[in-house]
Amino acid sequence: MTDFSSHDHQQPTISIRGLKHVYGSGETATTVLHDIELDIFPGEIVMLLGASGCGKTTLLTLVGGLRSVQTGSVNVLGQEMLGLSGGALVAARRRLGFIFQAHNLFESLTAAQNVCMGLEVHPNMPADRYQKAVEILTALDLGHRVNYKPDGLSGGQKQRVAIARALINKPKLILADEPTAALDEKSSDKVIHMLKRLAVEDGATSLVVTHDTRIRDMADRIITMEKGRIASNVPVRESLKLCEYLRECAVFSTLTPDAISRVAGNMRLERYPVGTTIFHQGDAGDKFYIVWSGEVSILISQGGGPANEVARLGEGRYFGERALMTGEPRNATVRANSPVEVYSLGNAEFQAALQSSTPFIEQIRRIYSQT
Ligand SMILES: Nc1ncnc2c1ncn2[C@@H]1O[C@H](COP(=O)(O)OP(=O)(O)OP(=O)(O)O)[C@@H](O)[C@H]1O
Repeated sequence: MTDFSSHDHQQPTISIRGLKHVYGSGETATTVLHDIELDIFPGEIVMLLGASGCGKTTLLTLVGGLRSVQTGSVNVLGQEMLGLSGGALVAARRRLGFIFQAHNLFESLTAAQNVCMGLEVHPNMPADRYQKAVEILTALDLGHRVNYKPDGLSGGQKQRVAIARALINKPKLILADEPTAALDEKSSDKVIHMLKRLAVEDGATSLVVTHDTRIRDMADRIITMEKGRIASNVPVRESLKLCEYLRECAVFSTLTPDAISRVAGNMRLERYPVGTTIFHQGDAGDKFYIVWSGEVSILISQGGGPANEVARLGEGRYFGERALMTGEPRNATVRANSPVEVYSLGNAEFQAALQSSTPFIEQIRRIYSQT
């Protein structure tokens, strides 16, 4: 799994080890989360992606104490969630801000009173809490609706009231499930801006399930889940650099920016100590690689003779595509010339990425087959 962030000295906001979750029992038991390992740090805005049913909501609800942890450790803001139940789970939840799609607003209360409910749970309730509620509602363009009850509000307005309620306490951890789905562009921007401000000013962490590309643009990290597992976990800055490298690869040069970023999301970081072999000449091709740091040597042996170094590849250079393009065995050995970090892409994902630029790829495939 990819994670080489610079937070080594920090206590994570969320730290998950060996998390597994099963729905049902006996013959109907289905494991929906497998061996999740994850650290998320203060001030990070993390985007959680994945196909429907891959386990995103289950993960979010376990972190949020909305369901009990069965196996593994889930530490949230220093509190172990495994073994908590009843009142202890409720207390753990109170420290968090939830933005889920079912708004759960109180129908008999006004927008401002609903937002105040977010503050009510705190012992040191500020005397000016109503004023605070009005302020945050105004910041979300609902200043003219503070005295409306939910049935007088549109879906997007209710969503913003729920967001105001979740954020008014300035929680250190915000869990959000498609927070901008019901919102127009302007409201979405305000919500995104609010999450960013909480991150920068208060070190608040946001874990957000969303497909909104505007959230992606300001996320610090993108985690992709697949069938109950974390398939990739890429810091965005690294992801952008990886996209730049990918664009430089002939085989990917005609992909759209979206397709390139999907490829980047499917790549995994691998580390090799100096002197280790990444693959041998004659091996079947299973992965494509980009050098992230360090340097590799390309060695070719002619007719079973000693291997000669034919090239050295440093940061941003790629290798391993030929065997995937032609289906032939590796035509060279690749060895780490220094401690090396490479990003690798599995053959299935490599072939899937090529599908989107077929005519050009056929041309390249022919060239590779002829050389
Ligand atoms: N309460 C439940 N009982 C049994 N199975 C459940 C329950 N909740 C979810 N599941 C199943 O667990 C799997 C993961 O569901 P989950 O809601 O976590 O996925 P998701 O990635 O959030 O999906 P979506 O994007 O559609 O919301 C799915 O196969 C789902 O059908």
